[in-house]
Amino acid sequence: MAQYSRVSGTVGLITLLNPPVNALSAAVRQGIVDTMDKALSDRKVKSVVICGHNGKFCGGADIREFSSPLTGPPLIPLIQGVESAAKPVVAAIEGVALGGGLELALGCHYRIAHSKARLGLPEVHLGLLPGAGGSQRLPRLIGVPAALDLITTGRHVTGAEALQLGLVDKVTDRNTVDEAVKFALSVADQPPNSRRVSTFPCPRHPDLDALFEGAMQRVRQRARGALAPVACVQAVRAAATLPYAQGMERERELMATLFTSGQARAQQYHFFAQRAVGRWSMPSGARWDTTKPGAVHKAMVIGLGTMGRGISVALVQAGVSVVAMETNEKQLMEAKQAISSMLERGAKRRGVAPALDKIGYSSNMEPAADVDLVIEAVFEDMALKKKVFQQLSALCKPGTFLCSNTSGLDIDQLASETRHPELVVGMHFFAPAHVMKLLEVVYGSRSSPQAVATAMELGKQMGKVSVAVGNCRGFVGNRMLKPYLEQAFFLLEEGTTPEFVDQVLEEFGFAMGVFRMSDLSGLDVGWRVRKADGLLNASEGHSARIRQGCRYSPLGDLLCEQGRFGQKTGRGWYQYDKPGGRVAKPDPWLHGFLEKFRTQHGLVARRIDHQEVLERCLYALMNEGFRILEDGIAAGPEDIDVIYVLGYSWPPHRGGPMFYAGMVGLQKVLERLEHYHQEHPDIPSLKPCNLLRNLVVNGSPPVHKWREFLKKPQSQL
Ligand SMILES: CC/C=C/CC(=O)SCCNC(=O)CCNC(=O)[C@H](O)C(C)(C)COP(=O)(O)OP(=O)(O)OC[C@H]1O[C@@H](n2cnc3c(N)ncnc32)[C@H](O)[C@@H]1OP(=O)(O)O
Repeated sequence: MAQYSRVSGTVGLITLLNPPVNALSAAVRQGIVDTMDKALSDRKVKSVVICGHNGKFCGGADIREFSSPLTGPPLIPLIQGVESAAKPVVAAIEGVALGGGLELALGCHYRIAHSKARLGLPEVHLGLLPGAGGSQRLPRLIGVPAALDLITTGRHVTGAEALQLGLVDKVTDRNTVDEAVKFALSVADQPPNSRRVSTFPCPRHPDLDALFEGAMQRVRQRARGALAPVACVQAVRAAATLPYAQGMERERELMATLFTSGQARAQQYHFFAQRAVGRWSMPSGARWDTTKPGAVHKAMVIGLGTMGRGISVALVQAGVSVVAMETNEKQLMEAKQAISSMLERGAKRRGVAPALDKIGYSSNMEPAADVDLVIEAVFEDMALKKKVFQQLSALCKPGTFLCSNTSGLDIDQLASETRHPELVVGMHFFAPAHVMKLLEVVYGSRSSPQAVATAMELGKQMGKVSVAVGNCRGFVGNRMLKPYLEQAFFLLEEGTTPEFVDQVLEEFGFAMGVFRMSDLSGLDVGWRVRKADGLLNASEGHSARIRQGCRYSPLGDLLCEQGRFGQKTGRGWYQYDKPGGRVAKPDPWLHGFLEKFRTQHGLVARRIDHQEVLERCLYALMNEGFRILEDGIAAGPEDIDVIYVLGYSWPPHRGGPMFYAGMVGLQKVLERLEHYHQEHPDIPSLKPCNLLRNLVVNGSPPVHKWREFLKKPQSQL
C-alpha cells in the first residue's frame, strides 16, 4: 500500500509501503493511484514527493505476482498518470530504485537520489525487459548508448554515477526525503510540462545502424540463447526510431513474447531459488534461523595455488584479516605478487583503496594458533589433507573452525583426524574463487550447526551464494558431473566427435561444451582421481571398456597417457597453437585416434544426432540430481539448480537441471531414460531413479512441490 501525508505546508508526501523492498504489488499500485488522486485534488498541495518506506525507494514490480493474473491497476497507465500530473512530482530515491521502481521514478518530473542508492533496470535477469515504459523513457533521458548498456546488462549504478549519466537531477549524502521535499518546494510553481520524459526527443546518434548492429552482436554472444537481451536491444531501437506511442506498442509486443516464453519463468525461479538456498537446514533439524554463526575476524588460508590465492582475495575483500600460508618458498613469492595485484585491480574496479594491510604471509603453520577459521586449499590428495588437518588440530586455539576446499573428498575422513570433528566443514569454492558466486558448504556427519552457519555466513560476507549440502563423493556439483562426462565419452566411442557434442551443449546454452571445459580444467585432474579409485586398469579377463562390472570409457586415460592434458599442454580433446593457448581447434590426430579405438574394440561408428547428445548427457545428469535429492544430499531442487547455474554455467534461462526436467516433462525424461537404459543396460546412471518414478506416478507435480516427496534427509556416510 502507500501512505499519504502533507508536509512543509504544501508538499504531498507519498510513501510506498511493502517491506522488505516496497515492491509494486497490486496493493501498492492501488495505493499510488489513490494517494496521487488525493495529492492532486488537495488545493493546498503544490508539489508531490514519492518515496519508499524504511530507506528503500522501490525494488520494482512484485515478481511473485507474475505467476498469477493481473489484479489492481496496471503499471503503465499508473506511471503515465504520474507523468501527466499538473503538479511537479519528485522521486526521493534511497536504497534501491530497480525495474518498475526506476520506471516509476522516470515517470516523475524530478529525481533526487542518495549518492549510495542503487538504480537499475535488471529485468533482463528475470527474462524480461523494462516493460513499463523504461525501455522508451531511459534512452530519451540519458541517450541510446548508455540506455543500451544499462538495459542489456541489468547493472546497477550508484546515485553518484546516475547523476553523471543524467539519470537523476541531484544527489545528496543527507536525508534524501528531506532534500526531495526542499526541492519540491523550490519547483512548486514551475509547471512540469517540459519535464515529461516521454515527450523528450531521443538524443541523436551519428550512426544508429552501426550502434545497434554492434549491440545486437554483443548481446547475442553473451546471451547463450536467452531471448530477453535481444528483445531489450529491439525495444531500445524502437525508442530511437519511433515516436513514443509506437515505441510503447513495440515494448508491449516484445514484453508479451518474453512473458510467455518460458525463459522468464525459469529466470524468475532462479531469482527466488538463490534466496531460498540461504534458508538451509541439516538432517538433525538445525536451521539457518535458529543457529548463530561464530565470529570470523581472522582467517588462515593454507596452500597458495590458484584456489588459495582466490580465496585469500575474497576473504580480504570481505573485510577479514588473512594469513596466507604456503610451504614452497617460490610459490609463496609468486602468490604474494599475484594476490597483491588481484587486490589492487579489485580495489580499482570498486573505487576503494586496496586492503593490502589485511593480509600477511607465512611459510609455516604456526599462525594457525591465532585465527578463528582456517581454509585448507592444498593439492586434492586425501593423505596430504589429512596431515594438514592433524597439524591444525594440534595447533589451533579451541573453537577454530577448520574448513577444506576439497572438490569432492570425504569431509568425515578429514574431521576424524581432528580433536573437534564438529568444527570441520567443507567450503568448496569455484575457480576463480574471488569471482565465482557459488560456494558449496559441505556438512559431514559430525559437523556442528554452528560450523555450517559460520561457513554459510562467511560465504555471504564474501558476496557468494552459499548452498549447504551433505557429504558424499563429489558433493552435489561434481557428483552430477560424473554421469554427464561419462555419457559424453560413450558418445565418442559410439561415433560422434568432441566438436559435435560441444556444439550441441553450447547451443543449449552452456558457456562451454564438456570437452572444451575438460581441456580448460585439465584432463589430468580426473585421471588422478580415477587412478586413486583403482579404475585405470581393467581386471584380468575383462574388456578394457568394463570396470567394476559397469561400462567404462578409457578414452580420457589414453589421452593422458599421451601427455595430452588439455590447454596447458597445447593438446587435449582439441589442439591449441601453443601450451596455454585458448583457441580450441579440431584435431585430425584425435579423430584418427577415435577411429583406431573403435576398430580395436569392435565398435562401428553410427550417426548420433543432436537430440541423443542432449538427452544422454543432460538426462543422465538430471537423473543423478534426483538421486541426490532421494539421498538427502541436497535439501531441495533449488539447491541443485543454484549450484548448476552459478557453478557449472547451466544457462539461467533454463532454470537449472531440476527445473529443466520439469519443463521438459518428468514423464518424458523418465521414458527417454528408460529407453536409453534398455539400449545400454551396462550404464547404471541411465537407470531412472525411484524419486523420478515416484514423482511421475504422482502426476509430475511442479518443482516447488517436490520437497513433499522427499524423505527426511539422512547423512549418507
Ligand atoms: C510491466 C511490469 C514490469 C516490471 C518489471 C520489474 O520491475 S521486474 C522486477 C525488477 N526488480 C528486480 O529485479 C529487483 C529484484 N530484487 C533485488 O535485486 C534485490 O532483492 C534487492 C532489491 C537489490 C535487495 O537485495 P537484498 O540482498 O537486500 O535482499 P534480498 O534480495 O534477499 O530480498 C529480500 C526479500 O525481498 C524479496 N524481493 C526482492 N525484490 C522483490 C521483488 N521485486 N518482488 C518480490 N519480492 C522481492 C526477495 O525475494 C527476498 O525475499 P525472500 O522471501 O527471501 O525470497
